[in-house]
Amino acid sequence: MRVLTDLAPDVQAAVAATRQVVADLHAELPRNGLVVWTAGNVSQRVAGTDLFVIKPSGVSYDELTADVMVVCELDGSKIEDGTPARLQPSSDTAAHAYVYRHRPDVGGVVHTHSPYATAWAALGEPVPCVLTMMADEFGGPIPVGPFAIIGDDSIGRGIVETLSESRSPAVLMRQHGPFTIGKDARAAVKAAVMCEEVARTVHLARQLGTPAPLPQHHIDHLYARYQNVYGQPGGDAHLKGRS
Ligand SMILES: O=C(CO)[C@@H](O)[C@@H](O)COP(=O)(O)O
Repeated sequence: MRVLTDLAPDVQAAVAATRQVVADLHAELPRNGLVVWTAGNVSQRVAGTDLFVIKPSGVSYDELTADVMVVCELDGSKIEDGTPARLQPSSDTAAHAYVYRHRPDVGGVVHTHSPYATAWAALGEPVPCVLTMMADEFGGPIPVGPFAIIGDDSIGRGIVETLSESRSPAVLMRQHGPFTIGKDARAAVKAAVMCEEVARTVHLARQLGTPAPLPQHHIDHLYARYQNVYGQPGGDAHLKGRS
């Protein structure tokens, strides 16, 4: 088992920074109404290493500080990271690890049980692309992945295989809930927030009638604009610290 304090100083610094990012982003899950109790998790790859950071399983969000974030190998095993040996990583660690092993472009993974997205997952129905916000963020429908039992590679495999055929950063795992990916954990949290928002709005629309899917050429145009033009240069949503 690797020992964090034996790693190079720059790696230890990268781990420390990633722990802080992951700890801070967990607060966004209850703040955005995406979880109840402890039912959700965030992870981020430690850039330039074969490690990632994820929350400890079943710990209350108000106790998720940087020093209790668990550091894992890409096989999902915990390294000697300074946390108590008995502190277990998230029960979805295997799923996050599988994504990182098979999607080198992915730097962050999020899982929630947000109510509207999970309701669509319960039905096993993709969220149709009927809104410009869906074209912007998801580039089409939000797909449904297979039902998979927690704890081994099956959820991760379902995520990777489903998203291999979609531009969406979100997948609704059948009868379980949404998983999202991103270039980093913040992008994956954003995708989780937007996934819940459009799941709710499309549900509301379907109470009023049958919304029509957007034409593909509009979806493609909207997606390209949002992904490449929208917002500030560099894509950061925060103005503080900008020159
Ligand atoms: O979906 C499940 C359990 O079914 C888990 O993702 C959820 O309870 C969160 O578990 P963790 O606290 O991350 O171990």
